[in-house]
Amino acid sequence: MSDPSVILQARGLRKRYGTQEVVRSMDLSLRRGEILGLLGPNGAGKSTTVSMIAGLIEADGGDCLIDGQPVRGDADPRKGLLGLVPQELALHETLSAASNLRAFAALYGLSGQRLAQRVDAALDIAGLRDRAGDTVAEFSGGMKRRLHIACALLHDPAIVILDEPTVGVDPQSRNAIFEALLALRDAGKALLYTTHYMEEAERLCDRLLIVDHGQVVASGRTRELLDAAVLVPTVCLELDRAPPAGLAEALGRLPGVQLLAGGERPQQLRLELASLVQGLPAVLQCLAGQGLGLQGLQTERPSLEQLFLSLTGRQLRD
Ligand SMILES: Nc1ncnc2c1ncn2[C@@H]1O[C@H](COP(=O)(O)OP(=O)(O)OP(=O)(O)O)[C@@H](O)[C@H]1O
Repeated sequence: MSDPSVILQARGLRKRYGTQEVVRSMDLSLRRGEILGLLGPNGAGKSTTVSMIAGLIEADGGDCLIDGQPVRGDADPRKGLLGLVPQELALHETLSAASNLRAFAALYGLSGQRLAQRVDAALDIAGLRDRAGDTVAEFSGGMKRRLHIACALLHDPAIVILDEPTVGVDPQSRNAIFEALLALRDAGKALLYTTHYMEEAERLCDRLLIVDHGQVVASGRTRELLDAAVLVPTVCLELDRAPPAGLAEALGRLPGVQLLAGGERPQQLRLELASLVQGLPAVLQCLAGQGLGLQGLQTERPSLEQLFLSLTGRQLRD
């Protein structure tokens, strides 16, 4: 018997453009009250997958089920349970936030009191109630993104599909978006969320499908995937001057220490340390031995590349 908590299922979705198999055979199950992340690099096939699920792109194969029943075309009433937040903004710049929401609400067939209620709720979700009458052209990128997301929620969908909704968003708006999405999850909505940011996946998603080349390469509960992965800490050191010629060699001789490229300035060093506790004192001692002072030290979050390598044994891009 099918799991009644699963509201959306995709089975064997496939899509090819010319000779390129963009989505190879995608299976996923999304439950009520969870955020499922599709995490993968640019071009992995995330947008194509969610666009097929939302019915924007026709699949070459496979099917989608909502509440255990296959979705049959755009006229299927179960499609009304879906809300899609596409990557591209679709707002009328010359209209106010409220007018944009009213226009979208009318498209969803809302009218009268229900329309007014849902527009108010959407303004709250977007955190834009006090800017309801202002023209969208005056909004920051983050405010536009928040309004864009709210437009997809007007018909109060049970399933919300978000395709990289924080692209170009300032940290404050990003936090506001995260809070709003977590509140939707806690209210029992099912969210499918695509991203290429590890940090977002970690903070937001209950479960993850890690995708590359149109396929799922690892999946599981976010916490368990991260715990299972051997994620080597990276530290960025800010020296008081550019390092002398022999420093790289001296650091390279330390066990479990690897010098990485990518410091923004000559006096910055990026190092991978197999163990922070053992590696860091050895590095600091080595710097002191060369008469170098330290002006700053930061640890970097593990990257998607590291997670991918650890879980699959492969580089992100072969
Ligand atoms: N309409 C199209 N015609 C031809 N190729 C396409 C089309 N749409 C997508 N592709 C290709 O399919 C692959 C997957 O694209 P897709 O947008 O699904 O990836 P993604 O994981 O969402 O990446 P991004 O985060 O960059 O959007 C890419 O190589 C892309 O160039």
